[in-house]
Amino acid sequence: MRFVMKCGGSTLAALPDAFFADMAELVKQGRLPIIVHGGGPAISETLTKLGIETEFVNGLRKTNEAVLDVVEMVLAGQINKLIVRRIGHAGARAVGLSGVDAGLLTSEPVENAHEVGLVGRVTDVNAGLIDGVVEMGYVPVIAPIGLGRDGLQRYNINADTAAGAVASQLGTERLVVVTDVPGIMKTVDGEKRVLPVVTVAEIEAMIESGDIYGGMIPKVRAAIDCIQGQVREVVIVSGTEPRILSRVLDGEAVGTRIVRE
Ligand SMILES: Nc1ncnc2c1ncn2[C@@H]1O[C@H](COP(=O)(O)OP(=O)(O)O)[C@@H](O)[C@H]1O
Ligand SMILES: CC(=O)N[C@@H](CCC(=O)OP(=O)(O)O)C(=O)O
Repeated sequence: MRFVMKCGGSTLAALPDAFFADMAELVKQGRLPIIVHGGGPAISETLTKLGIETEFVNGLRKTNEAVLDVVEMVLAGQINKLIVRRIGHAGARAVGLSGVDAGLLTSEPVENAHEVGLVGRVTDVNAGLIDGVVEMGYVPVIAPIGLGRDGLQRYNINADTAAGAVASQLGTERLVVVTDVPGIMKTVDGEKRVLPVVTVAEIEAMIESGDIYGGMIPKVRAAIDCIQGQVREVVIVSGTEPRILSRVLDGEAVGTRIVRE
C-alpha cells in the first residue's frame, strides 16, 4: 500500500527522530510513503539573508528568476537532502528528487501569474518514475519545483498543491498532510477545538468566514481537488504527535479528515 505524505516547512525542524523511526517501521510493513516537502520559512530566511525582498499573494510567494534560484537551492538542496539523511538514519532508504528530475512535475503558469510571477501548477506527474523508485525499495522525497513543457523553464510550486497533484495522479487512497497544528481548528463557545471531520461545503464556509486563513488555504484547496478523484481522504495532522503516521494509517481518529460528503 502506498500513501502520499506532505511535510510542511513549518514543522520540519520540530520533527523528532521518532517520527522518522515510525516511518521506517511502516516501510518495513510495506506501507510505503511518497514524500512531498515544503520549506517556506527556510526559503524566506535565506532570501532575507541575501537581501532579496519577498512577498506572498494569497499564500503564494511572488517569484522571479532570482527568487527561483534560492527556492531551488533551499528546497532541492538543503531541505530535500536533510529529509533523505533523516530517513536513512532511521533505517529506511530514500532518494531525493525535485520536480525537474526526469520531468517529474510538468507544470504551467498559474492563472494569476501576472500577480505572482513564476509560480506553477502541475499538469502532469511522471508516475512511472515514482513507481520505479518505490519498487526498488526507496522512499521518494520530492521538492516542489516544476518544469515547463519546454523542458527548461522552472516554476515555484506550493508544496500542498504539488502533494495534492501527486496523490491524485498516482491514485493513492490517502494524502497525509503533516504540519505544525493538530488539524483544522475552530473556536466553539470560546474554546479552540480540532474538527475531526470536515466536508467540502464546511471548508468553503470556513474560508468565507475567515476561520480558515493563510497557509491552511492551499492545504484545503489541494484537499478539495484531490478528493474529487480517487483519493478517499486527506488527513491534516501535527508532526510532533507520537507515532502519528501509523495512527493515521491504522484509521485512528486523529487530526482532521477531509472527506467528500
Ligand atoms: N482553521 C485553522 N486551523 C488550524 N490552523 C490554521 C487555520 N487557519 C489557518 N491556520 C494556519 O495554518 C498554519 C499552517 O500552514 P503553514 O504555516 O503554511 O504550514 P506548512 O509549512 O506546514 O505548510 C497554522 O500554523 C495556522 O497558523
Ligand atoms: C509558490 C509558493 O509559495 N511556493 C512555496 C514553496 C514551499 C512551500 O510550499 O513550503 P511550505 O509547505 O512550508 O509552505 C514557497 O516559495 O514558499
